[in-house]
Amino acid sequence: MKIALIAHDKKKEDMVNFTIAYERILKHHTLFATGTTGKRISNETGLRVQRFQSGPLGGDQQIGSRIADNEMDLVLFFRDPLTAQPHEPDISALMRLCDVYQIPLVTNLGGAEIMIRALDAGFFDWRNLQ
Ligand SMILES: O=C(CO)COP(=O)(O)O
Repeated sequence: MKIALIAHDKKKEDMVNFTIAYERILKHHTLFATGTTGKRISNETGLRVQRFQSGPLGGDQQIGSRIADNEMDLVLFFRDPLTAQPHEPDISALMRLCDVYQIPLVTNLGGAEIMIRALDAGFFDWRNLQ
């Protein structure tokens, strides 16, 4: 599966810890990330991550483009709901495209915990029918 990993600044530590905890599962998938999130994951885990631009510089939009091309199967987005983001329109657009194309999206660690277990259990097989 092609998985996008995105975390706002105050959630990056959570993302790094999540990817360390589930490296065993994630290493079997193709990972993508926005710039700074991807750099942290690459530096702090053994995972290979394809990095897009940083979020404020268009990274969310690049991931949205992959979704529109049916080139992304899951988005794990650790959002910070307490800090205003300069690129909020890009974030909304990304989430909208997930809804347009029925791409599973979670926006917090709790959702990601469920999603990663579902991935490991084979619940994403339906994506191969797309
Ligand atoms: O801003 C982001 C998502 O909206 C994340 O971007 P970075 O991973 O580059 O910090």
